Amino acid sequence: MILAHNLGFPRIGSHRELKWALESYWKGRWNQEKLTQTAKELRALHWQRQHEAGLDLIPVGDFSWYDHVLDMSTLLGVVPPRFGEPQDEVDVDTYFAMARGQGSGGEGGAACEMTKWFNTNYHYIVPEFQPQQDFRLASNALFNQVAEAQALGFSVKPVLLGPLSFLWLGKVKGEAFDKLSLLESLLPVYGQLLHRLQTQGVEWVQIDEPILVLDLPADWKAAFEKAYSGLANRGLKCLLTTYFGALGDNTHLACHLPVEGLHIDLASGPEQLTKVLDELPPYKVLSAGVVDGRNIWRNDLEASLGLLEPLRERLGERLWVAPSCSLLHSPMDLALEPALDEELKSWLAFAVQKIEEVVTLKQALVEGRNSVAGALEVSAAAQSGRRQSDRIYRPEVRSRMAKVNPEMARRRHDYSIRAQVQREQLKLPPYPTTTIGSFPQTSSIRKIRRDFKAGRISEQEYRLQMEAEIARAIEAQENYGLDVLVHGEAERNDMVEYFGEQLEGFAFTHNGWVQSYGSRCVKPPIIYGDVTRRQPMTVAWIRYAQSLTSRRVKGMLTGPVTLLQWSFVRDDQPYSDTCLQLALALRDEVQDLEQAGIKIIQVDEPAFREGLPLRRTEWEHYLDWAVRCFRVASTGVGDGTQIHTHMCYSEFNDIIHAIAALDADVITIETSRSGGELLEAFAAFEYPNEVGPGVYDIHSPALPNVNQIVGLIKKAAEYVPAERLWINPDCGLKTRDWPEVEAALCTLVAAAQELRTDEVGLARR
Ligand SMILES: CN1c2c(nc(N)[nH]c2=O)NC[C@@H]1CNc1ccc(C(=O)N[C@@H](CCC(=O)N[C@@H](CCC(=O)N[C@@H](CCC(=O)O)C(=O)O)C(=O)O)C(=O)O)cc1
Ligand SMILES: N[C@@H](CCS)C(=O)O
Ligand SMILES: [Zn+2]
Repeated sequence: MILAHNLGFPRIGSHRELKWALESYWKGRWNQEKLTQTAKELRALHWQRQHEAGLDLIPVGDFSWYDHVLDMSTLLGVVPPRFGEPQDEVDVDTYFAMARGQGSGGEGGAACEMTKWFNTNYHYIVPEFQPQQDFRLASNALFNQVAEAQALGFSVKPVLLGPLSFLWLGKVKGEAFDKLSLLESLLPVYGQLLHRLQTQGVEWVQIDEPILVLDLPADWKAAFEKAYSGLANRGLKCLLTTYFGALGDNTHLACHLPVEGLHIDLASGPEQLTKVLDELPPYKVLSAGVVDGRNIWRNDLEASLGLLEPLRERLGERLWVAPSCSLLHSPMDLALEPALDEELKSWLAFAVQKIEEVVTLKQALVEGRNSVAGALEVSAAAQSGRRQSDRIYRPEVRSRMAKVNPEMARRRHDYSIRAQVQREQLKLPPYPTTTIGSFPQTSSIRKIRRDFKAGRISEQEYRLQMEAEIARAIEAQENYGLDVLVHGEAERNDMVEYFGEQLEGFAFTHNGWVQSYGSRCVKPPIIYGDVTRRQPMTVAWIRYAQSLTSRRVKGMLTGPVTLLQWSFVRDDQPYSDTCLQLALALRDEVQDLEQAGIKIIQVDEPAFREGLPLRRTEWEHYLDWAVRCFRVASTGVGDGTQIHTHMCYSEFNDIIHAIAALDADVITIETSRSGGELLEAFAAFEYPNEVGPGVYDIHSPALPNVNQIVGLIKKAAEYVPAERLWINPDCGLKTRDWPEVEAALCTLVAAAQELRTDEVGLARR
């Protein structure tokens, strides 16, 4: 039978119930029982919704307290020794300690590293492997959830991260060794895991191996054959799932592994279909991921059927229909957006609607197109409505794009000349200190915003209250002794959504939450049409902040690549065109800030690395347009205006040349977790401009001390000349509270003062 199934459902809840439950538990307001009960209810609700929509197989194991890689680590007993003696079953507090650090932090319970899940804005806790890593089944969570779903009468398909992707995503700690050598001892535990699921009556298990869409070294490719031969014939069937790209040179490998089914992502890698069909053995199921799980556009059912019907002829019942990847990356339900206009809504599908699309497609395949004639008609009308809508194209934007010339992507003079002018004008001390932009987003700030949006306070009252927050941030920074101040971003709900709300061509949702990490969510805005700026977006706030102090206040913008990457982006033109439109809007903002007397402007690009294609052959094209867009946004200013950029959450070593090509005068960058590694890359490349290596990890409650910071900067000075070094935290401070911020920033300033007494420091500027 042709089946409709799903790879994973959003776990956070349509009203972020899981977020509120987790945060209540962490604050000690809820006990574990209440937390567990909420999770259980959410799971049941999500299974029920998918079942009622008509899915044949419901994913189980896609629920997680924090992220699914951390779940896998605890399931397999991969708990770093600093979290205490091994437990038979890893308890929930140890699990949270790995994610968030233990108590007051410090080396003892430092949180595990967190990083991006492939090229998404979802993060996972990095597994840490010790030299003689012991693997064992150390959690019953998955088995319990399978039993829970079965007891409710659902046909379940447990979801696991596969052994090779798990190892690939982990990091070796302590003495260096090849983590692939761990496969030998890991496989038997996967064997036990499959056995347990089989004894629970599971027929199909979904094993995610997304690394099959990456450029893999030969030994990793070879390891796939070994691993899956070792896991074959366990009395249940395995669906090997790949997503976020095409299998490319791994097609033969993936098609011939001894598993019963293969899932491919036909939204991000449609070109792979022909080759997969050629290679797929005649006994295997092909799960066609035709409904895009990463974007919010309504599926073109006609086009999908055009692709699926020939597959049905060829594969018969071996064809399954699914979203391209887990729906974790989609907002939950379009029905929760009454404020979105009907025309726009008719173009969209969130997770609940995507499930319906999958089921409709399956029904059309099984019972014929006539059985879903109504749905096909609505889908076709939406497609043509969108194509013909007069909300999409703006002639003035098009003509401006056509006029972009190379001068618009170049500063007037090289950094060496600009640096002299800036030195004379800005008169900053050696090792200038600054922060990345945001100060604590307290619950009172969020309440003020909520009151304003609900019409309970006027715009004037809102502005006054936000100005009071800005004044508080400025006063605090002066007291700490920082050199370059920020306004603190109190008025921003989010660094992307805030700009989306003010730009034409964007729409935003009220409930379109998507998990970013742990309990933290974002509401990516939707770019549906040509982007243009109505009016200045940040100038009044920054000007106000500057009016309060004689020190320099840094203007703060989110860069074009990050606005693009953290939004849902229109799919009717290349991403590079949309990015250029964003860049032009930001160029106007940068120039307006300069006009308003702001001499330092930061254009944040934390998603610059995230946008990098997963395959190396596509890097150059991406980096070309991404760098150009950043430069279009940031270079329309005089030599004396200092442009900063900021990046975090990423590995930058392999794109250092592109980072240099951005030609920002200063880059502040996350380095505190990777130590000197990144700076080595800056040194090897002879990075020409100024660098602010993040001196402490803002995600951890652990406070830095002066010696640590001084040590870090002295080490940095071995790689980057001291006269080009800045001192700053790793990232923005919005998730921290004020006492932590005060303690950390006073320490940071004390470290700068100590460094300035050094000979090297004194020789500077
Ligand atoms: C730098 N990061 C960001 C990423 N992506 C973005 N789009 N933005 C980013 O900043 N990706 C990488 C990282 C991820 N890091 C974070 C860090 C923190 C958050 C976060 O705190 N998210 C908030 C939601 C933020 C927001 O939009 N707030 C709104 C709405 C506030 C709200 O929830 N109101 C509630 C009441 C709450 C209350 O306290 O009273 C309500 O209305 O019901 C706002 O401030 O107006 C989160 O809570 O998860 C995300 C990513
Ligand atoms: N300016 C932003 C950057 C986060 S990556 C902030 O400080 O929160
Ligand atoms: Zn950051």
